[in-house]
Amino acid sequence: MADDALASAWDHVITSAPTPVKVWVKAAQPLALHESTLLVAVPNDFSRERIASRNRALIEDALSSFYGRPIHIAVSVDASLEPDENDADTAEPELPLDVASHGLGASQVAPSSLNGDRLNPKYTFENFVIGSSNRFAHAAAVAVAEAPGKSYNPLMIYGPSGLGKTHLLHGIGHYVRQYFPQVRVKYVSTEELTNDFINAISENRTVEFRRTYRDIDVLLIDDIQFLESKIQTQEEFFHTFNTLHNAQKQIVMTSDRPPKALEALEPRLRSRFEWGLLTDIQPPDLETRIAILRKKAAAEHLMATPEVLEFIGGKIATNIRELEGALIRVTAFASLNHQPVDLRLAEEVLRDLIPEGVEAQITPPLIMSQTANYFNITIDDLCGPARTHVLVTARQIAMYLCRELTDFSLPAIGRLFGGRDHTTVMHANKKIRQLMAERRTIYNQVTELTNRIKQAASAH
Ligand SMILES: Nc1ncnc2c1ncn2[C@@H]1O[C@H](COP(=O)(O)OP(=O)(O)OP(=O)(O)O)[C@@H](O)[C@H]1O
Repeated sequence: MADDALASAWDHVITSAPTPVKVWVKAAQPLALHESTLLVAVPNDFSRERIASRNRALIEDALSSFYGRPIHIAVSVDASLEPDENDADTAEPELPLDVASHGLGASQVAPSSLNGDRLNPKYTFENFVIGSSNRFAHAAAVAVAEAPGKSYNPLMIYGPSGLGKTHLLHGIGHYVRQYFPQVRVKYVSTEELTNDFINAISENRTVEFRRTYRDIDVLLIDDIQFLESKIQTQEEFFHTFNTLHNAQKQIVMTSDRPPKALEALEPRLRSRFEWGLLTDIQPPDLETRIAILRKKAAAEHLMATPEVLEFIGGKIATNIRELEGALIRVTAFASLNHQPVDLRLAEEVLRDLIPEGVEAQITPPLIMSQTANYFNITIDDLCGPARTHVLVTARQIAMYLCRELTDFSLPAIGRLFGGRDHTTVMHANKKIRQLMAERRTIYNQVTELTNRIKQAASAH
């Protein structure tokens, strides 16, 4: 526990810090003053960067003025300081400047968990590996999360599939949710936005639809390119965009292309997308790929030697989702065979990685027909409601392969499988990844089926 003098010194730092910095200082804990060095503990690496690098001068100035002599800080990470997510609703509200200045009182706003459950807990800024290919996009996302509506509005992050756009979008959501609990955040995929709108029209609920999308402080929209062919939703979104933007509410979008290349989008919408900041994400270089694999292996407690990570990183260059998939495949195989994850094993497992040309030929219908064939069932069985053991396994494997081998989003895959919810696809994906490491039959089925799909795709 900090003694009284330390607590007062730290209170002084909190009081003198500008609002976006306050949240970091509050989350840190002064431990002891040793000569001219104050030891400070922070909950995670990300906070350390905020305290030890970005805001060091500001904090040291405040401490020096409190003690009347130069004071430096030494910062260490103590994970036990990590705030408990369940405390978010009861925590004292912390408003970023812009929201405070717009007079959104606590009584007027709902907690920021609006769609909070939709955020993938793994997609945080802490889990995001920064490299030259994504540094700018990451910095822009953090800037927006620290001062929603203030810095870049709208922010659009674009780039090819599997490079971390969704991860950054969720990262913004988590950050705002954690540090500004009363700011209302809504995360939605463009497909859900379109479905919501269509349902609202057919059920005469457009007023409610508008309220849902306009009474918020931060709107996070994934895969905005899917708006291209939806004329009516574009029109509605145009008004939502204007309402939010005029009220200085933050809008963040991801897209697989820059606005200029969204040719079927209404020109007035396209030009609005260019008002704020556009930032692209490129495929990561080898060092970043290896760093991502290392982080992933540590997070999932997967044992793999550095040579194995280098080997996988060298094999897959253009898609991080595939990079992670390869690591899981290799470690699952090793676990099933009670073998160490070494280079020889990695080479064997990844021997027949799918060549990129063939990959483009793999579609969900192809995966579904091959899966049905493999399990001796029909596509109707695969999409239907029956829940026998074989059908559930086949369905989950097919969903997993659609996610692994194609760029289709979770909601799109769910729809193809008889209009199932995206959370069902998410669950299937997780389940099969887990079962592959536990059950040889599942591992073999997935591997054989992948080979069949690959052969069928190359024959096309
Ligand atoms: N820099 C990174 N650090 C750690 N993990 C990353 C990074 N970039 C991407 N990933 C991981 O790669 C996977 C794919 O990322 P994500 O879903 O965000 O891609 P995307 O660009 O949104 O793709 P899509 O357009 O297909 O939706 C996720 O598991 C994500 O956590």
